[in-house]
Amino acid sequence: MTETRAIVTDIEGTTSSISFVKDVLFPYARKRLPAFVETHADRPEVQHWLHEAAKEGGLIAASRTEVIDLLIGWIDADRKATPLKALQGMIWEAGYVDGDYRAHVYPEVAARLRAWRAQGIRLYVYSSGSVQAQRLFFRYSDAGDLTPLFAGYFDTETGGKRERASYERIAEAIGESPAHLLFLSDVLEELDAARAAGFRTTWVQRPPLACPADARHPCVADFDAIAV
Ligand SMILES: CSCCC(=O)C(=O)COP(=O)(O)O
Ligand SMILES: [Mg+2]
Repeated sequence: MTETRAIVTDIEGTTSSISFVKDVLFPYARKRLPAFVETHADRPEVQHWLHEAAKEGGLIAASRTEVIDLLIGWIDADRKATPLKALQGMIWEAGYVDGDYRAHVYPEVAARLRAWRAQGIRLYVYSSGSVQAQRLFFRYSDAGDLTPLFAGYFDTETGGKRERASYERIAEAIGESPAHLLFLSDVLEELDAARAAGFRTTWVQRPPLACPADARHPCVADFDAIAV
C-alpha cells in the first residue's frame, strides 16, 4: 500500500459531532452577531468581511442591518460562505475564552492523532470553518489543547470542499504527492473531490450512521478503524 505521509481531516461529523457545531457554536454566533458587528465595525478585518458578505450576497450600498440579516440567513441555511465563517470564528473566541463551551472531539480522536504523529505522519485540518475557528476549536477541545499535533490548517479561502482544485492546492501547499495524502470526511462529495485530485480517502460514518456494504470510499465508524 502507498505510504501515508500526511492526513487531512474534516471537523464537523469527522473528528467531532455535528450537534456541537449546529446546536452550540451556530446558535452562539447567531445570538451575538448583531452586537459583535455593531461593536467591532471599526476593525479592518470585520469591515473587510462585511464588505465581502455584501458582495457575495449581491447587496449594493447595503446598510449594516441588511448585512447582519443576510449573515443570519446564512447561519440558518448553514451556508459555508467564507465571510460568514470568518466572522463566526471571531465571535466564537469569546465563548471559548470565557469557558462557555469546549469543542467536542470523539473519544478516540486525540489518542489516534497522537499515534499517527508518533508514526511520523503529519496532520492537517480542512474545514469550512475559518482557520481561526479551527485553531480555537482544537486549542479548546474537550480533550485538551490538540493544536501542537497539527502542522497546518486549510479553509474555504483555499476553495470549496467539493471542488477538486481545492485538494490540488492543499497537496501543493503540503508539498506531497496526493497519493501520499489521506483525506477524512463524513461527506461523500468532499471525498469524491479529494479522490479526483489523487488523494486517498476514508469516509467517516459516526454511529448511529452506518457504512453501507457498497460504499464507494473505504468507510469506518471511528478513527481507530482507519487504515493508514
Ligand atoms: C471550525 S469549527 C466550525 C465548523 C464550521 O463552521 C462548519 O461549517 C463545519 O464545516 P466542516 O467543513 O468542518 O464540516
Ligand atoms: Mg464534515
